[in-house]
Amino acid sequence: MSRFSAITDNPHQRGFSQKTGILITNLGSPDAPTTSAVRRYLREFLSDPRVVEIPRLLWLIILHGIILRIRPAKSAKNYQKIWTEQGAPLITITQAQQQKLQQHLIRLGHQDVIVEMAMRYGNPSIESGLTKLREQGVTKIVVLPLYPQYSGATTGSTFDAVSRVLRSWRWVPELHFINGYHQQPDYIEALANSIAEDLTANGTPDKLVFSYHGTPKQFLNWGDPYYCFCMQTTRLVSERLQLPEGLAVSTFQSRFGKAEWLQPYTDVTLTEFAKQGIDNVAILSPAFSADCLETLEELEEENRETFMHAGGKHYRYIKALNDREDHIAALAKLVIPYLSNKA
Ligand SMILES: C=CC1=C(C)c2cc3[nH]c(cc4nc(cc5[nH]c(cc1n2)c(C)c5CCC(=O)O)C(CCC(=O)O)=C4C)c(C)c3C=C
Ligand SMILES: [Fe+2]
Ligand SMILES: [Fe+2]
Repeated sequence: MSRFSAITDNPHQRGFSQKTGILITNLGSPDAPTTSAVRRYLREFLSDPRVVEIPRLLWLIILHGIILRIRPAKSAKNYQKIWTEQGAPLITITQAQQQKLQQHLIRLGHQDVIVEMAMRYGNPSIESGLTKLREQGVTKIVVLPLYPQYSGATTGSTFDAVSRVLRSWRWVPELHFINGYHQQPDYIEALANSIAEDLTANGTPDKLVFSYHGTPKQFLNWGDPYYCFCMQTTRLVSERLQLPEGLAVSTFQSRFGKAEWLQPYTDVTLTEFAKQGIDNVAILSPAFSADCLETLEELEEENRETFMHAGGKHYRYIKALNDREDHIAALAKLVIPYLSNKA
């Protein structure tokens, strides 16, 4: 038995295959909104050294001794609030993105392209996604993590997972890894469209808050470009929409643990706004390509409550780009350069 895996039927015929596989990925959700499933998911997620970079032994003691005993029950309650009949929103929306991207590429004449989806933590795993592509005979794979703004914690970690799988394959495919698209014109356009639709329907708020998922501040000091890429996305969308000076602000949400995270914090900013009489805000989260726990529970519910409680009057959440046509078209533009066959 060899340590390297392969599909053994017709390997020579596969050598002439023109099929390209596209693997879109996102972070992942637990299999169920229960304490035990959330504990399993958080164990995998929070054991990733790309996500938590404190000395290993110390972290494992904290993780297993404290966090995995307390957080799963609390998180499971939050997941129950957003769970649908089809399952976790992040997974079902990514499935819709997969299907729509597949159809979009076929409409553009790319008949030999197969789109699959996978999650970095939980299911369907990166390994299952890559294996599905291999079983369908692809010899070239484009990996597109759906994180517009690169961070080592997300995109970097996805690269680790992909390479861990591929290093066990006998026949490593031609591989393209798209490491971000925070400034891609079509992504900026899709964000601008979704904001413009909201402003037309609901009027201009006092503040338009671009709330990005945070990271520990140390990651920035250590060279992670995520913070700068978030700022760039906000600037490009503001320029595209010609927003009045001072309307757009960038903030960071989803703090975890005691260390300092990227600032300004979303919840603190919303409280300050309300106290200053800035009582009409619209909020969006451009780092999430699909609605998930962090938007549906934290932004739509928790932060709304924070703002209203502090005296705010009007709070509205602008949905993630999800499976909007202009979003799917932007994703297609990202992969198309890699679809042409070798001469
Ligand atoms: C502990 C450190 C964390 C870092 C660093 C981090 C970075 C980061 N995460 C996303 C995207 C998502 N995170 C989501 C959930 C989530 N994130 C953390 C922690 C860190 N994230 C936790 C513990 C959780 C789980 C939920 C909870 O217990 O509160 C999600 C949603 C998942 C879902 O099922 O809906 C996404 C998406 C980005 C983009 C990012 C840094 C750039
Ligand atoms: Fe996160
Ligand atoms: Fe959160």
